[in-house]
Amino acid sequence: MPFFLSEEIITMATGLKVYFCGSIRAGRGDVEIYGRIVEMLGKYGTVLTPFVADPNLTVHSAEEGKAKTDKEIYDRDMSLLEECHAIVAEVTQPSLGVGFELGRGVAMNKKILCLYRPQPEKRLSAMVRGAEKDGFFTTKDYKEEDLPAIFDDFFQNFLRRDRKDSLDWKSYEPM
Ligand SMILES: O=c1[nH]c(=O)n([C@H]2C[C@H](O)[C@@H](COP(=O)(O)O)O2)cc1CO
Repeated sequence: MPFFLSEEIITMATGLKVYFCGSIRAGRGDVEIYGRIVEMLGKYGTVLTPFVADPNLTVHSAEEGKAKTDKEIYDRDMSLLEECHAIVAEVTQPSLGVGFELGRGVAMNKKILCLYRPQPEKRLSAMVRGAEKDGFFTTKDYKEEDLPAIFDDFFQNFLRRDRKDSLDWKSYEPM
């Protein structure tokens, strides 16, 4: 992917809202990679859920930011899910919450990218891999060094599909 393409996306797609999903109560072993993913996603738009990558948020945290109860967490996240234009989920650490968010995202017709680091002891659910749907739901097996190209590809297609009439990203406005 040419370098200028990434730069173009960075400067033009600032209205894009991305919902990032990652395991919280199901285990925080991947929190550092969540942090690097959220940082990378910041190039393409606003990440609505940066708290998912907060290393201070643990499996046992009693509170999560301003949300003090499970009901508050759920209501806030469902509203952010409605608000987002795209969902990016790191699915290597299996999580009920992430699976739930993905299901709700599919029902809302959101465009979804799942990221999975293949490992025999954490085999990806068929309900994620099997949900593949052209232009709406895709799962990528990845190594960390692959992420910039995966994101460029995902967000480039995203923009093109929303603006079938124009490839001029300067005029891009998320719907
Ligand atoms: O405190 C929380 N805050 C929060 O936003 N979530 C959402 C965002 C994550 O993508 C997902 C993680 O679910 P789980 O905790 O079941 O692993 O659920 C989940 C929790 C805890 O379940």
